[in-house]
Amino acid sequence: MAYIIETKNQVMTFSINRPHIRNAINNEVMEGFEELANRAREEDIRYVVITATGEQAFCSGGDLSVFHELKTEQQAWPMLSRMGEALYRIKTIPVPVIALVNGTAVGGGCEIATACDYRLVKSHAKCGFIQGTLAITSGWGGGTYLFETLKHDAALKMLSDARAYTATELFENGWASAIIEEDGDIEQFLASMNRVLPSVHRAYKEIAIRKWQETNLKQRVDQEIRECARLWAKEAHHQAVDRFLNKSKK
Ligand SMILES: CC[C@H](C(=O)O)C(=O)SCCNC(=O)CCNC(=O)[C@H](O)C(C)(C)COP(=O)(O)OP(=O)(O)OC[C@H]1O[C@@H](n2cnc3c(N)ncnc32)[C@H](O)[C@@H]1OP(=O)(O)O
Repeated sequence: MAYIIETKNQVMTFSINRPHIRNAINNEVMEGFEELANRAREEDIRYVVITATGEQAFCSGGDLSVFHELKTEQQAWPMLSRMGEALYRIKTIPVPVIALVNGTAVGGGCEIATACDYRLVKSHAKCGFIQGTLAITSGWGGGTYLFETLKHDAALKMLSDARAYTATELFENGWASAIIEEDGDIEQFLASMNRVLPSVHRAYKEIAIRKWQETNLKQRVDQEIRECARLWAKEAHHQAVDRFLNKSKK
């Protein structure tokens, strides 16, 4: 399976399970995120955790070996909007959603982590919105979510740098909620929260969800995705993807 969903002690954990390809997202993983968004609303849980198998990568974004076949704006839009919809439904799950960034998170992988409420980042992990190096923007809503998360200048800089940031840089610019040196650090982050009833956590998350609804967050995400689809069709993007895929063949 390209993903694993497990629930233990009222914590529903989703793991991307494609370590051989740095946990890149294909259609099967997208199905998994859609399943997660549904089950998290149906089951009595305290938190959702999104992570990945292995120590090297959290997620390397869209699976370029699959999605490079999408050439036109009309071909790219269905994939981008499908994952964009899944990510918005994950962002608005009515309990805290925690990204346990176990390794490299780039491109769409950084977007997935940014959609979460918290980002617990392993100290060796590097994360960045590298979409710019492929001559596109973020395309699953992550750019819109970043402007909701960081100070304006820090968000614009992280998107415009189009490079992977170190864990220290991610904590300094506010993207990382905490740096995880060892597993105990995760429990320490959750210790105070665990003393609070799930009903209180849900009530606080609903405040954020209402704000996002009142400020048309979903419509702003859709506009981001449309711009990504437009840039996707340009020759500069196709050439950049071909360079990556040909590099992998050497
Ligand atoms: C809207 C989102 C948007 C979209 O959907 O397109 C994006 O996500 S754009 C960004 C797409 N992602 C990337 O451009 C990242 C590509 N990958 C890398 O830069 C590196 O693999 C990295 C930094 C994640 C890890 O580097 P490392 O040296 O540790 O590993 P390798 O590069 O040797 O990769 C191992 C193996 O996996 C294949 N691979 C890695 N990432 C992807 C990917 N995103 N799509 C397809 N395949 C990927 C890589 O080709 C290697 O394959 P192998 O056959 O073993 O050579």
